[in-house]
Amino acid sequence: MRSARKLALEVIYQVDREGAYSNIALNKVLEKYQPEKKDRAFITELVYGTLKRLNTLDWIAGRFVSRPLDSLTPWIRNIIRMGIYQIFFMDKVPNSAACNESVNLARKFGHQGTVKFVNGVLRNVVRHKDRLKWPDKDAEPVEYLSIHYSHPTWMVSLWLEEFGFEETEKLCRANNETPPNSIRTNTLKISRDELIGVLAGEGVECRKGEFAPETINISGFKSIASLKSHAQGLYLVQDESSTMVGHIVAPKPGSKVIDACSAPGGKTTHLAQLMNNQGRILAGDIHQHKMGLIKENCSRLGINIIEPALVDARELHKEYKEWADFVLVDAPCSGLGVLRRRPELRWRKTVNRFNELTALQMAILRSAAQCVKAGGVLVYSTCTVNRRENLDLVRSFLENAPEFRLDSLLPLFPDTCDRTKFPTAAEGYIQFLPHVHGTDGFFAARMVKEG
Ligand SMILES: C[S@@+](CC[C@H](N)C(=O)[O-])C[C@H]1O[C@@H](n2cnc3c(N)ncnc32)[C@H](O)[C@@H]1O
Repeated sequence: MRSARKLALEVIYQVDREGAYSNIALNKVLEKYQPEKKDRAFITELVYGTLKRLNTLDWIAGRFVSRPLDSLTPWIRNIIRMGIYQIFFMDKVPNSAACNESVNLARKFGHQGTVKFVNGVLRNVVRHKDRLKWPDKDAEPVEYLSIHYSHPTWMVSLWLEEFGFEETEKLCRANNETPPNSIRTNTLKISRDELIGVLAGEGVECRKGEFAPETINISGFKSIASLKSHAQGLYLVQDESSTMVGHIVAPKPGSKVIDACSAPGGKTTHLAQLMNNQGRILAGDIHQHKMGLIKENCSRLGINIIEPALVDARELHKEYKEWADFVLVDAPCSGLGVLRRRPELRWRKTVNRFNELTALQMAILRSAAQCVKAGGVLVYSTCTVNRRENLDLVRSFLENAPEFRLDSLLPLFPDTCDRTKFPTAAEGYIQFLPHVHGTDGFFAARMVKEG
């Protein structure tokens, strides 16, 4: 069996150098080597923590390494990052173990010179750990938030403008927390209470969600895919904020629905549940390889009213003009609401793509809007926290579409939902925020077309 740190290093290397997704790379390694439960938890924390905290770790390393970190081999650079992560963020790891084990790795992935180098750097870090001069909160708020909470400076600046300092600090802090594993009960097959009983029988711990009446937050299992209840189609993995979108669309049995950007089918299968599997749902997406994902989810969940369609949503109006009672545009977006779930994501985003992205979102929304019947409903949603892609985009759309108006969400909220947590719901839109709702960051607006 390879050491836990070596496995963690291999995953981090793949993400850093080969552009792998951390969750996929990590799962492969865990499946292959089957480490014990304690080691699994250690490897997971070390991988996700190191990838999330990249700029902070590099900033700390930069105080102790005179040459650019880029001049080190990727192996040595990541050994140093992992070592610093253990020293600063893993309380249970003694500093001596963090240093010694990193030196052992350097021996495997470097030579005598790099062994001495890693040893020197990490022992220096330990010696000066409590005397580091961090960026000052008042003098350099952007750098302070960026280094303290490990976010790119452009993201911090974007949120400072939208939310101010205190709120941005809370948001950045929440983005570093471990998110719950949320599932949506497949109410076509089972009730939430019954599902909790089934899951308990499989040794899974369950806590009911706070907002959506189908959500359960689960823990204490090895992998969801290995549970019999999953194969039986009793639920689908979905964050609670995303599940609320279905309730905001609120289609009826027998409705005609278009889900313009539907793969892999999270929301579209929820819409089918809310329609009691009666009516028609056209589930579009532009990517051929994602059609299979929608079909798989439908078949596992026992849904047969969804018609997957390979289509560019910017062209929808050409074929489906005024066809649908309900249209959902769950738009491609910057994904800044799901940073908790994808540790490396924050470093892969760039501010440069925003113009291109908002142009695409607007083109999809305009085309999809033309497919709504008189008196019908149009919902726009994203999994991001960025006003330009959310409220600004909806307002700008409405300026040129006077036949649509925002519609209060309050009558659609399940009784269990604490309405005080959604101060803008009466105005027709909501923004979920990780630090306020404990969910992913998610935006949704509901518009109705005059009848
Ligand atoms: C946020 S994801 C949708 C998630 C999905 N609604 C769910 O709940 O599972 C956005 C989707 O838009 C698709 N997409 C991107 N550009 C598109 C376009 N021009 N037309 C249709 N779909 C597009 C992407 O392939 C992606 O699957």
